[in-house]
Amino acid sequence: NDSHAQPSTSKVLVAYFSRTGNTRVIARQIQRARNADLFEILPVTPYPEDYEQTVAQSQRERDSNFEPALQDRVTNISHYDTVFLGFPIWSQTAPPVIRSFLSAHDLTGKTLIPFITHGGYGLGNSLSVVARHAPGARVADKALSMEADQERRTLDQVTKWLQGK
Ligand SMILES: Cc1cc2nc3c(=O)[nH]c(=O)nc-3n(C[C@H](O)[C@H](O)[C@H](O)COP(=O)(O)O)c2cc1C
Repeated sequence: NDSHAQPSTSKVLVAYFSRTGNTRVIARQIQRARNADLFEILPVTPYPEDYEQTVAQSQRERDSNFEPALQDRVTNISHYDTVFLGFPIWSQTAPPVIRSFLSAHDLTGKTLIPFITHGGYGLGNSLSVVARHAPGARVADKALSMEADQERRTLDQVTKWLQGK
């Protein structure tokens, strides 16, 4: 179960949020390469199954600065010196749960290394949102930024195929 970092001697934590798995693949690769602990960031209330509803909700929550409640927190956050933080770009910024995660954990003195996937439109203001919500952390200047599959494009292609086009 990814949602609990198991007690271990690793000083490196990989915390991530992922809806369709693109960011999860990267999280697991970092975990293996750094022998790190893995923590999946999950909201108490899951986002809708429907893509368009999720987009609309993410925009509302961005505009109102809403921080959704988290299912779990990292219990021993003080133990880690380095936190890799992974997320997809949602509505040109970091998903609302990423702000919740940063607000819920004191990362003072830690190195914070973002890894971010997007559907082709880049990082938006996500890095400044991360920096603002982790005031005591040293945010690494070289975040990983990767273009990855977009759910919308996949859905559109499948719909066209089903319609025989
Ligand atoms: C609600 C929502 C909003 C999105 N907004 C953007 C966006 O503003 N810009 C962008 O490039 N991609 C956007 N995407 C695409 C994702 O960032 C991209 O597919 C990402 O790799 C998904 O990662 P995941 O599989 O870890 O969830 C959005 C996806 C979702 C579900």
